[in-house]
Amino acid sequence: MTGTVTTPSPESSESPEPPAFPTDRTCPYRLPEQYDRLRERGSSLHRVTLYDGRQAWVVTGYETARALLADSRLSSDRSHPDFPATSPRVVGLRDADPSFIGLDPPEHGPRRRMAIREFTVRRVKGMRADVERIVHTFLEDMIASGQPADLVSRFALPVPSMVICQLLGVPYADHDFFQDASHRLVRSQDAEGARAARRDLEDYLGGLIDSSRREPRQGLLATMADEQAARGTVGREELVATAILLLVAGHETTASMTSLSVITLLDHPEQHAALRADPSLVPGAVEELLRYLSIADVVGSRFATDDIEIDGHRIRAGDGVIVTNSLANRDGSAFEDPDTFDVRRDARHHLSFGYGVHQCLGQNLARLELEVILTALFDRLPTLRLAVPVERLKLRPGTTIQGVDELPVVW
Ligand code: HEM
Repeated sequence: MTGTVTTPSPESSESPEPPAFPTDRTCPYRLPEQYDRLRERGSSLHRVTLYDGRQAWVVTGYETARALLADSRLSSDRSHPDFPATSPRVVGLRDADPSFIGLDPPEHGPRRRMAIREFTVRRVKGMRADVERIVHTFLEDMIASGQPADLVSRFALPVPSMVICQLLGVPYADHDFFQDASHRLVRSQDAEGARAARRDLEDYLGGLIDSSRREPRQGLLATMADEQAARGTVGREELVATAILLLVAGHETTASMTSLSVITLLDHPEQHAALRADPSLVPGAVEELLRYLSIADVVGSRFATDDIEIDGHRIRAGDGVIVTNSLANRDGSAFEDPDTFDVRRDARHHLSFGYGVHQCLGQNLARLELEVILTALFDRLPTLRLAVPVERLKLRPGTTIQGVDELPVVW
């Protein structure tokens, strides 16, 4: 050992062994303890260790998260070996034809624009009556099925499934098949399971797209297939990849938000009462629930294509960067008293739908669905409560969209 002394970088003065990331929640709405420890370190970027032993950066500061999500030196290309894998599932899907969530500009924009027209504020507003009808139908079916009922399978999952089916032109009658395949795709803990689920969805949606060329169909898939036939700009594989993204993102996320929102409101009776007393609070409460629950907290993964200097740190080309919105959404400089759930706060600037070019395409639809769902559920079932203590609920692993697979309720 020579006498040279190196000045420790902010990271090396932390723990010598970067902590594991992501980790599982033990409460549906509280962050894992390990995340709290990262927050306590006071920096906006931290080194963590992924499941495969590789290290990556995790972003905990709100402004840093926004800056990085808008930085073109970070890539979303999931097929690249530098893309940080938060689980074997991500590796399993590396060779799959990418949907536009995994493309960078300039390829990303044209593919996103193929789908965007169905998700504008105006188009989504026009869907309100349909969404209300679907919500009330499944709510009455759940009530008729008797109690206790599983809120997930009876209500939280079927509602967004049927909505996205109508929008895409996918037959809802096939819901057993595609809900199962989607579950496997987003939750598989192994690479082969994820690949098999992906193949099943490719066969199914590819078949629907091909048949829409023979027999005219309603919905976005048929429109995209027609345009593809007319202009020939997009290949069949790209169309199928887009269809998978929309179908899976369209129902898994809203279903999770529904179940976790119900748990959170029932566990905060004074907030629940405020909402019931004043329905005009519902849109704001949806934003606060999105912030507080941050269900899609590992989807903002990227890798650096160039060196980036930020907040006194150097992210080197090839480094993985995980912009986890759960931590950015609990940054006290952006949200006062961030660990308090408050339906009256203005939480609209949360990052739960991401930020930058990949900001969630379905956010207007998700907001509408959640507003209608929460209003109808608590109006129709004012005495709704969990049939088991919160601690007994089995939470999904931290590597997937946060949620529960079952939620027994009574009323
Ligand atoms: C509460 C529900 C939802 C949450 C929390 C959520 C969250 C997110 C987040 C964080 C991203 C950004 C990913 C990134 O930066 O790489 C995203 C992208 C996306 N979401 Fe959502 N989402 C929700 C509902 C939906 C719905 C209902 C759809 C409808 C199809 C949808 C479709 C998409 C698509 C297509 C993208 C990719 C956008 C792009 O790459 O340009 N999402 N979502």
